[in-house]
Amino acid sequence: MIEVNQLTKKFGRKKVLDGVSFTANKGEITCLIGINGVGKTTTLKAIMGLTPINKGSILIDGETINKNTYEKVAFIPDAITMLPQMTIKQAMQFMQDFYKKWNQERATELLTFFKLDEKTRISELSKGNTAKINLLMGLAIDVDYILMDEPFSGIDIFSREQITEVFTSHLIEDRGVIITTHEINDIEHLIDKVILLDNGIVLKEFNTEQMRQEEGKSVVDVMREVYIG
Ligand SMILES: Nc1ncnc2c1ncn2[C@@H]1O[C@H](COP(=O)(O)OP(=O)(O)OP(=O)(O)O)[C@@H](O)[C@H]1O
Repeated sequence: MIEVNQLTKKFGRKKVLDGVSFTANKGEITCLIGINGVGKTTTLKAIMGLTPINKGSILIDGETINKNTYEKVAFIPDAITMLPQMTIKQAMQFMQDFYKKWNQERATELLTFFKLDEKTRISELSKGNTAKINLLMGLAIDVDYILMDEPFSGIDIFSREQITEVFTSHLIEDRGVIITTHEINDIEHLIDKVILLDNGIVLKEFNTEQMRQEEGKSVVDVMREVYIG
């Protein structure tokens, strides 16, 4: 389980996160929802230890983040980090050299699933295909937790459908996934848990199935209630 406790983060004088707490379980997809600039990316970066925090704690399977816990988590940013002149094959080779837990079999499976050619250069990829390669780079690392920043942002419906399919496949298996988004519609049915963020705090945390069964509300219903009132 990933536990975020009372996370506070300031950039200069600006407090972006003001005591954010939530948990994300293995085997579940947890979605951090909030409008642009609410602090979703900052929260993921804090979990990865990529940005220092001012207060609070982050535990991964009960352990404060350290060298060992980094081996358990992969971060898929919203933009590709591979060099544009690299081919997909070279990018995969780079990942293999860099990560002990790189799983080439899984990478090849994803490449076939997405119908992409390993000879293509990163610079030649469309926005949708860039998102798919980004996803591949993260999912092909054998880790227990995957953090994805806006995996569906700005891509066409068919690419979205393919990515959605990956979410429900054995490629995710029993891993714990945290995704951020500000547009929920297409992925609502995939999500187990929702964290609604605003003004640096968690407005509401709920289990989607429980909410549907007990209160008959969809994620969008709850968002409307919480954000609009
Ligand atoms: N390195 C930084 N220095 C200064 N301010 C920053 C830095 N990174 C983020 N911020 C500010 O912190 C706030 C939260 O940013 P963050 O990227 O976490 O938001 P977000 O919810 O992920 O937004 P988006 O949906 O646009 O990606 C924003 O106001 C942003 O301008």
